[in-house]
Amino acid sequence: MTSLIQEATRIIVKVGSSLVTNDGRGLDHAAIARWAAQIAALRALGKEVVLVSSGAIAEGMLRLGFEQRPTDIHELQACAAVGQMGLAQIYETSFRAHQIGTAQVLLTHADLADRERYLNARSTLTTLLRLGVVPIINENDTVVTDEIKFGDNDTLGALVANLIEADALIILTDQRGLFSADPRKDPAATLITNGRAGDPALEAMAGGAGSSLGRGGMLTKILAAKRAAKSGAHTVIAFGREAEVLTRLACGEEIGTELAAQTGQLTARKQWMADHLHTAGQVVLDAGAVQKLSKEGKSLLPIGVSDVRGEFGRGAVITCVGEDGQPVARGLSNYTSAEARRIMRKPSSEIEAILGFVEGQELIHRDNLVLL
Ligand SMILES: Nc1ncnc2c1ncn2[C@@H]1O[C@H](COP(=O)(O)OP(=O)(O)O)[C@@H](O)[C@H]1O
Ligand SMILES: N[C@@H](CCC(=O)OP(=O)(O)O)C(=O)O
Repeated sequence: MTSLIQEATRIIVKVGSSLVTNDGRGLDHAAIARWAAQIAALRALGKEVVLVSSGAIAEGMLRLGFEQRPTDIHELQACAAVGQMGLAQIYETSFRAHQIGTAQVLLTHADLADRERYLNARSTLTTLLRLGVVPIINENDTVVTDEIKFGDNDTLGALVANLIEADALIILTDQRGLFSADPRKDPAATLITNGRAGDPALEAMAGGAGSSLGRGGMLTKILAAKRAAKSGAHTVIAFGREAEVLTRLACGEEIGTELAAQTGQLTARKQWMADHLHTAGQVVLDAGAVQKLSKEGKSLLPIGVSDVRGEFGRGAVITCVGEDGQPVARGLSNYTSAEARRIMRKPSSEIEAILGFVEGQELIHRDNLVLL
């Protein structure tokens, strides 16, 4: 057996707040220097690495003298802004010791939900990698409010894996991996060494954050593995303080919990649709249309649509739901919501007579459709 990381050439490494800030005592210079040295070694093996680092809020709290995590969102945002300076500085210094440049990239959900900004983020990141720079990513906490937050950097790491079609996501945390139950609460819990990304049994084992510093806990890591697998990326969850963890994984050693992606890589366009946490609107499909999409691999025709919800433009990503409200697929709409309302339940041969033009026989073409 070899680790899933050995073959990977493009890797996202995510480090959690408690690791980066030495459990809230301040930036752990020695640990960060060790990860930088390991990432330099990975690059020498020909691998491209993107780092997603948490810790801005935890570091900002310390610098501003907050003993408890503030509940006021603007105080949290202030902490993030202050702490991010420390993160940028320490990563820049640590990588410079290996003659490697770093770049600060702060992203919000809105950046990845918008086609143009998504493509810009993707091009910037791939350009940085081509130029030999290690991008250091965090959520742009100062500009987000709750509804548009990724919420945790595990999700952000997975979305970045989707964005640049990474082969692997390594989540470094303060436990040796996923245990059969939260080891802080159940001392008899055992380490799960491998599994299938997306296996619902894993979600049942994973609990919330064990400390007040981390946001997501183990559940967001398991869900991140599921999301990363949608673009074919494998996930490893491992202890960030384990000696030489990244280089040993790259040499094939199995460490922590390996969650293998079962699916191959989707096309970039399909990934973009699968990555959408929020979509512009919804169309409700009758049972026949659900069958055509999910079982027969067909396009969505207007005749199979029984309702159109929300307002959207041509080319928007919309969600297809069954009459029971269950999401079935996502895709790019050929018609605006107003046009879709006029042609729903109608055969495609009538589109021209109703609208005066035809953008396509389908409301969503199969090529622009991804099943959920
Ligand atoms: N089944 C589980 N296995 C391992 N850890 C778990 C599990 N369920 C909950 N946890 C908790 O998740 C914590 C890690 O998540 P979190 O605190 O968000 O870390 P990070 O800052 O690295 O993202 C662990 O310290 C642990 O207490
Ligand atoms: N953007 C936040 C990240 C919060 C977060 O996701 O933390 P963690 O669960 O430790 O990865 C910060 O830098 O503090």
